Amino acid sequence: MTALLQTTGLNKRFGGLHVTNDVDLALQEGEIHCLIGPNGAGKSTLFRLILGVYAPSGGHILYAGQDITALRPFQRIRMGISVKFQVPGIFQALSTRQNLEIALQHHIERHRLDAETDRLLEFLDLRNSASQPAGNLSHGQKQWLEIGMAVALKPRLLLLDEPTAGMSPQETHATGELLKALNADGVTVLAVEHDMEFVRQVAHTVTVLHLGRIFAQGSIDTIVADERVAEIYLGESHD
Ligand SMILES: Nc1ncnc2c1ncn2[C@@H]1O[C@H](COP(=O)(O)OP(=O)(O)OP(=O)(O)O)[C@@H](O)[C@H]1O
Repeated sequence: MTALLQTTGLNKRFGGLHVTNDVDLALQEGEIHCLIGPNGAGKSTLFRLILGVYAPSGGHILYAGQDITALRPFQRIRMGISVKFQVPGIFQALSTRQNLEIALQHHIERHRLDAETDRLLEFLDLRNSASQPAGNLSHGQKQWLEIGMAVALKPRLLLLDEPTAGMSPQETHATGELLKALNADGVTVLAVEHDMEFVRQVAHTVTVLHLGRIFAQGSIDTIVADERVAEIYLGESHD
C-alpha cells in the first residue's frame, strides 16, 4: 500500500494554544483509519486541516502525491476528498431520493440519475424511506443519507467526523458495515471516532492523538493493550 494522504510536520496554533503539534500522519490507500483521543486532543482540528477549513501554522499535506496545503476545501473535494460532518447537512424538507439526486446530479449523466439513485438507496438501506421527507428519518438514517451524499461524489478519500455520534448500538453496527462495504469498493476512509466497539469493527489502523501529537498508532489490539493509552483516557468521559 502507498500513502494516499500524508501530513508532514503539521502544526496549528490558535494564539498561544498549540493544538496540532508536528503531526506526521500517513493514511494508506485502501484502509479505514480511525483517529481517536481524549477530549481536546486536537482530532477535529486535524480533520479540519486535512479538509482545508483551517490553514496550518506550519507543515504540509500531500494527497495522491500532490501538495494540497494551500488548496481551498472545494479544490480538495474536486480531487476526490469527500466529507461528512457530525451534524447532518441534509435538506430536511426534500425527500430522501431528492437529497441523493441533488448530490448525484453534477457527477453523472442525466440518463443514469434514476438508476444510480436507486443503487444508492439500496446500498444505504433507505429504499422504503425514499419518498419521505428526509427530516422524518431517524437519526441513524439521516447520518446514512449524508454518507450517501458524500459517496455520491465518488470520493477516493472519505473523511468522517464522529459518524456514529448519537446512534444506537444497532445503528452504529449498521454504519460500520456500510463503511466496510464502501471500503471494499475502494474508498479510503479517515474517521474521527469515540466508540471503541465501532473502531474495532472497522479500523485497519488506529491513531491516538493526545495534546495535539500522535501518541500511539497501530491495530486496535495494539492500542487497547497499550497501558500508556489507557492512562491518557483515565478521568476522561465522553457524551
Ligand atoms: N477555533 C479555535 N480557536 C481556539 N481554540 C480552538 C479552536 N478550535 C479548537 N480549539 C482548541 O483546541 C483544542 C483541541 O480541540 P479539538 O476540537 O481539535 O479537539 P478534539 O480532540 O476534537 O476534542 P473533542 O473530542 O472534545 O471533540 C481544544 O483545547 C480547543 O479548545
